Amino acid sequence: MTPRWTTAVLDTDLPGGLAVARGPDGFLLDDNGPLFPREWLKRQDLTVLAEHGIGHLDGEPVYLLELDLAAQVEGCRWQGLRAFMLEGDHTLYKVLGYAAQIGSWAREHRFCGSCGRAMTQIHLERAMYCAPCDLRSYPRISPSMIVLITRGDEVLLARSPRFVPGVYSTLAGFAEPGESAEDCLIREVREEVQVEVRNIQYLGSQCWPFPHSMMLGFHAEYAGGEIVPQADEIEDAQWFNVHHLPPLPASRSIARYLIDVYVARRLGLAEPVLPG
Ligand SMILES: NC(=O)C1=CN([C@@H]2O[C@H](COP(=O)(O)OP(=O)(O)OC[C@H]3O[C@@H](n4cnc5c(N)ncnc54)[C@H](O)[C@@H]3O)[C@@H](O)[C@H]2O)C=CC1
Ligand SMILES: [Mg+2]
Ligand SMILES: [Zn+2]
Repeated sequence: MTPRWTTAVLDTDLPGGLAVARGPDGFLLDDNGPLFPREWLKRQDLTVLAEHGIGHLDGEPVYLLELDLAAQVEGCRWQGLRAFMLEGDHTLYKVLGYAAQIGSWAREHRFCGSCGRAMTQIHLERAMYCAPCDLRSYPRISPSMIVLITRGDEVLLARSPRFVPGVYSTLAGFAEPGESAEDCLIREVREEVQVEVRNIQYLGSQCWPFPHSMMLGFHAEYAGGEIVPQADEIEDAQWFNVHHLPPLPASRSIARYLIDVYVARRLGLAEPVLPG
């Protein structure tokens, strides 16, 4: 089956296609959603920082207008990416997640990080270029490990002070230079709860465009230690029985998938599918 959405670097000099507009408050939206005829969108009073051709949705070329300010457009409102993740068409969320990552990269790479001069878009390549430095800057992706630690019928879940009240999730953290995925996982678990793990198993990955994480999801068995939550980062961490779980993360997140897989295996239920 051909996928509905494929990314591509499209020529912004060509006319036509659809476009999304992204500003400080998220994406512009009307009753038909966040995709507008591109020529119409470009006639609105918007301050465009950068324009990028980002791919094809159902065969139609899609462009991104990255804006400096959230303008008022009649009949339209602004909506953050998280709201698109939580509900609505998953393919549309994938388009917007990609657009958000390209948008923040375009915004943050207008100037060369080495010499400070203005950079230019390379034709038909997703890179910004500084000729004097011969430096290319590509979109930033941050590898992050996420792990469900289990002990028989119990799973270790924690909450960050940033979470919705009551919600507990799996442990996660960004890879540092010099680490393997496993090194990072073991370090993050030690830092966040002072627990040791063994039998680390990779389950799958997911793009998490908040703002540019690539989540690598694992299962690990508890190997020792008492839970000591990391000050400031972890508000609370506990062992929960699979029959008595607290409120869990959004169903489209890999955190939720890792929990659902383990619960399904433990209870002999059908395994869930990881949303891409
Ligand atoms: N999709 C999912 O189900 C979930 C995704 N996540 C994501 O995983 C990522 C990591 O989780 P956290 O516990 O927040 O990370 P963490 O445990 O490494 O702590 C966050 C801290 O890391 C530092 N940091 C921020 N960006 C960084 C980067 N690019 N590289 C290295 N260090 C950085 C900052 O000091 C920040 O306060 C986040 O993007 C988070 O949104 C977390 C839980 C569930
Ligand atoms: Mg963390
Ligand atoms: Zn330069």
